[in-house]
Amino acid sequence: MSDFIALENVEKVFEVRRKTGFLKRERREVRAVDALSFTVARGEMVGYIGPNGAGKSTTIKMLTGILTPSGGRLRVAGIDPSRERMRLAHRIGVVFGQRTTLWWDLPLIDSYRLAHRMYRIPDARYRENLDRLVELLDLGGLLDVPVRQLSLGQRMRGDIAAALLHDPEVLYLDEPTIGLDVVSKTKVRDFLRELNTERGTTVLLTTHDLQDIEQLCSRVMVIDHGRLVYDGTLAGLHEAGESERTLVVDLERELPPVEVTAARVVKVEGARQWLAFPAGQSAAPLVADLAARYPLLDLSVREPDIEAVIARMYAEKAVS
Ligand SMILES: Nc1ncnc2c1ncn2[C@@H]1O[C@H](COP(=O)(O)OP(=O)(O)OP(=O)(O)O)[C@@H](O)[C@H]1O
Repeated sequence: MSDFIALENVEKVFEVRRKTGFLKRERREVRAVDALSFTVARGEMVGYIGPNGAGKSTTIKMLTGILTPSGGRLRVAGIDPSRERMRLAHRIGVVFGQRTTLWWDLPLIDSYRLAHRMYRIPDARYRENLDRLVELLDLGGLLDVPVRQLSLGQRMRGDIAAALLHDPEVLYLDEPTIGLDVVSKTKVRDFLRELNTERGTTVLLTTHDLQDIEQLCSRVMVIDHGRLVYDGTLAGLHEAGESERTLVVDLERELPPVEVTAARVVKVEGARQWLAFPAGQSAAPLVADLAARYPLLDLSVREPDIEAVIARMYAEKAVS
């Protein structure tokens, strides 16, 4: 079966009651997911992005069986998640960046021992998986440390290991690099890449960090107002949104806006200038041009954020 995850016209409607007066309440429907259809093949690594409130978490919750769809058809590994949640749990792993599934006051290893029993992982396989994950995620010195004493990056690596001890075929990751420093982000990304290529684990990744997607996913799906608005490559998304990167330039002294062909100055503050250029274009020729003609002290490149890319995508649609 090539479609490992399959959604067909999936909907999720929440009914919310709002107090509108002393005794009056108003009922309102929130369509969190609306006629959503997509498939993910076994072994794919897909970015699932969208602005706040777009319906990403609701989708993930339906894929794990925590929420039941209001309509449509949804299958993961041939299983209807909300009907057979426990059977599915043995085949999926979930990591929420903002929450931990680890036992806060206990040493890290105790959460793993619990997973060992909960998922009834055969002893030999548990040992083998634990050794491999401890090595790859650099958890060696941390197993006896209570979770509450771990740094955010260490805790995240601990959470990822916990989600993988039972060898799930698919891993859902919700903001796995949120709040992490550059070194920790790199560790997590390197590990996920290896997991996907070496073990063929299917990965669905929700993130606000475009670099997560850039470095890990060949395919990206964008959801907005519960609907799929884009499904394709990241380069295609940049094109659709005509997104721009920003080169921040520190000059030796205050100067009028610099004049270069490959970019336009969008802001000047003292000796610092901000230059926007197309995201699909290399910064190298631009930097060379600037360095040849202006007294530079420092440079840095800022990536567009997901919200900006999506906003521009809509602006394009509105004028076309
Ligand atoms: N249990 C609930 N009851 C009522 N409304 C809900 C519930 N859960 C989510 N919603 C609403 O459904 C919509 C989609 O929410 P969801 O959490 O799926 O978005 P998201 O894309 O994950 O956003 P974020 O990036 O902020 O986490 C929002 O309007 C949200 O307020």
